[in-house]
Amino acid sequence: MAADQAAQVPPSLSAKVVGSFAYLTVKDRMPTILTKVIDTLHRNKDKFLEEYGKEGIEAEKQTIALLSKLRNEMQTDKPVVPLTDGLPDAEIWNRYLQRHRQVEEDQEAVSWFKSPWLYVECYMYRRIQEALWLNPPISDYDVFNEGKTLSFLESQQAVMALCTYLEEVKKKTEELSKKELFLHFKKLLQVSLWGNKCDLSISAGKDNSQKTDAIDSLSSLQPFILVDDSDLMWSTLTSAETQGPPRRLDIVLDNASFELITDLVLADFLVYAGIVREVRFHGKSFPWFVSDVTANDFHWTIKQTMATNHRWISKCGVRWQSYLKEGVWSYHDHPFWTLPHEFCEMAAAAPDLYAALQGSDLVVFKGDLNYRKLTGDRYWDHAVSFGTSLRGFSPAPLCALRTLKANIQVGLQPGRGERLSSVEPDWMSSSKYAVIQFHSSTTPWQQD
Ligand SMILES: O=P(O)(O)OC[C@H]1O[C@](O)(CO)[C@@H](O)[C@@H]1O
Ligand SMILES: [Mn+2]
Repeated sequence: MAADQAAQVPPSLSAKVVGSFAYLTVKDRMPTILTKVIDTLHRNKDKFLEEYGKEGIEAEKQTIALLSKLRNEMQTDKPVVPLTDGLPDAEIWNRYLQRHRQVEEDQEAVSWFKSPWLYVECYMYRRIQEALWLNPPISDYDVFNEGKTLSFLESQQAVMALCTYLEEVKKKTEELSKKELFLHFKKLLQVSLWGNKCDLSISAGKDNSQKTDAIDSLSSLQPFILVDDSDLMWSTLTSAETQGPPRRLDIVLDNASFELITDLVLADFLVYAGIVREVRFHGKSFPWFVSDVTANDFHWTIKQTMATNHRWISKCGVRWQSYLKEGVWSYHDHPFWTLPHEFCEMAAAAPDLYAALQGSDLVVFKGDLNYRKLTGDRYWDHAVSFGTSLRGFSPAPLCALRTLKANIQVGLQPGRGERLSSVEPDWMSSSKYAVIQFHSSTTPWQQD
């Protein structure tokens, strides 16, 4: 067995390490996000009054009270408590907490700063959902909608440039050689990769829209891609072996607004070039990590592009809508994506989802949170292979497209991580660096 296969499973990142990025997130950024949610509810008070009368005002007041209590629990490092809203997933969350309590002898350790960072950060967003759910009629209000909408509208220049590029490529797709197709694939893949910088949770809600032309900036960003397995992705998508039933690509989405557009453009290119026949998009079933895609965001974004008066954007939007109608594209939001589980637990916790992903020819995971769940958000040595860190999670060939926003990175050449730390201590959390990291347990060239 290779050395790293024998690697013990390291501990989870947590805020108990004072000064760590997890610590700064739980201490500063998460309370800031909560405060912004409370402010958003305050600012929309009149809307609630108009729409629901005094019931709406009462609901807004009660929700704010619950969120203020949540913020206080977090800031005073109280124990994590069970959910009380009786939603279908509440039982799963409470069983997860029970298991966490059993593992930790000392009940003090089941607190915000001492529990695994991945768990408490996911738990915070589920508690925001609980606060709303317990207060109809504002239960399905998306407290992050304003930020996602603004970010989309601020990125319109970049959307124009990207849709124009896509149309130009489409005009000449027929006569492009396989090599030229691969080069366009690499470009659009990197645009989708860097689109992940535009996430509102790292910026704690501050505007983080795409201001520059994404294609033009690719060459200057190239040196910051630490792992580039785009050739392995391309081989997986184009190799004769997968000539079976029509190729299916699954994209586990991350953020809405510009990042979502980059994912739709990449998917459109692959369908148009005849490389894949079906794309399944996976989003979140409720508002999550500030800017993650919900069904409402997904369909609003496509409707918005259709309605734009820019000819290439609206042409893309019309085509994307037709892909959805024809079933070439479909949107899914399994509850598992908004649970705290590491992905190595998916087969046990959500066997239906794991089985569904096994039908894919390639599953692309976008963003930092998905990477943290793929690798379990643990203190892996940087030279441990990506495959080892997946701990058996391998429903299909998969690829992570992630800009680094948390202190976890595997699959680097020995010494690379240490060298980066010596010159740039925040290289893992600045989102300046990125990876295109592939793993397949079946592909002979990719044995870990
Ligand atoms: O949208 P992304 O890329 O998943 O980023 C979300 C990440 O941002 C952070 O909030 C910043 O550390 C992480 O907690 C989280 O993993
Ligand atoms: Mn996100």
